[in-house]
Amino acid sequence: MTGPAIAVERLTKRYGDVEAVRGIDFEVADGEVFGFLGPNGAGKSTTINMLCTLLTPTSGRASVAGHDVVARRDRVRRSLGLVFQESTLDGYLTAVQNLRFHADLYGVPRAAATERIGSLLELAGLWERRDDLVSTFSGGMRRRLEIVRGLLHTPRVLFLDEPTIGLDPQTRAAIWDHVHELRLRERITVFLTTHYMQEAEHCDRVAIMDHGAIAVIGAPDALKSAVGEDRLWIRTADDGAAEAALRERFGLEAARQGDALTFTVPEGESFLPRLIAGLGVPISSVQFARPTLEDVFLAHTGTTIRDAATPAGATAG
Ligand SMILES: Nc1ncnc2c1ncn2[C@@H]1O[C@H](COP(=O)(O)OP(=O)(O)OP(=O)(O)O)[C@@H](O)[C@H]1O
Repeated sequence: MTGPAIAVERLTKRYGDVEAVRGIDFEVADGEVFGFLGPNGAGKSTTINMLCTLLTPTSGRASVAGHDVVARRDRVRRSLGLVFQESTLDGYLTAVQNLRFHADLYGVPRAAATERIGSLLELAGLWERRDDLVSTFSGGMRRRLEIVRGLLHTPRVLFLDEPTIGLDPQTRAAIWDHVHELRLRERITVFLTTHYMQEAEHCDRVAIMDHGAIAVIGAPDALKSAVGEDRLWIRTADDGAAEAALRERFGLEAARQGDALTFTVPEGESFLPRLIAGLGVPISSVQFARPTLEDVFLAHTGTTIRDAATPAGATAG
């Protein structure tokens, strides 16, 4: 495919007086893993629903795999795979039966479906369990099966809505291994929403949406660097001398925090060897912290994603 996997231009959605999506623009490159983050009510679901042709935009344009989401709705639907938060697998059917049902729904020819079901089940590590009822599967197995099902009709773009919500950290890691493997094997573009910042770290780029607009978009590392410098804490044999040396030799103003000196630098990793070689005061320990995506989220939305994920009366899943 040439051109972006997803292209969005001045896309707007209004519900009566509420402008849920306010003329947003962004592109997702072919083969990219793209994360969509934002507080509750930011407009994420509305945007995704427009991209998946489940909602009609009020104005603006969007295309998926080169097809306009309004004018070429059928082409768009065939180009995308959807995995929603709520499981839509049938527990009374086996893994293969669930997949077969989906393949029929999408008109995948029988022979091709059989082959694809086999290779995808293998890829998901579920081949041995193919003839077991889905009701006997763990949460992680079900989620892997759902992702596999979303890929059966060979879509170009896979939409994952909170792909690992409610799963334990180990299972989350397994799902991510699976997504990375898929991306290599299927060369698919992945568009996902998440409330887990660790999960956003797996993305090539993330967009943070707030109040119906894209607050910021970029690679996780670039976003983190833009938010602030790396912070170091050092413990030394002589804090007074170290403070003076930091000022004179490196032009840094350090502050005392507990029994440590702390200061910030643009690139902690490359600064550290220079510091150790040039401070002239023995250093007994060093700690180092880089801004996190959590800091990025806070800087752009004024809220932490934990707060955003759990409004009053809701549970975090
Ligand atoms: N069918 C609707 N009718 C009226 N307003 C709606 C409708 N759907 C969403 N909204 C409003 O549009 C805004 C964006 O909602 P949306 O569900 O897209 O946000 P979100 O970022 O997906 O939030 P969440 O993380 O809670 O799913 C909110 O103010 C919401 O109340």
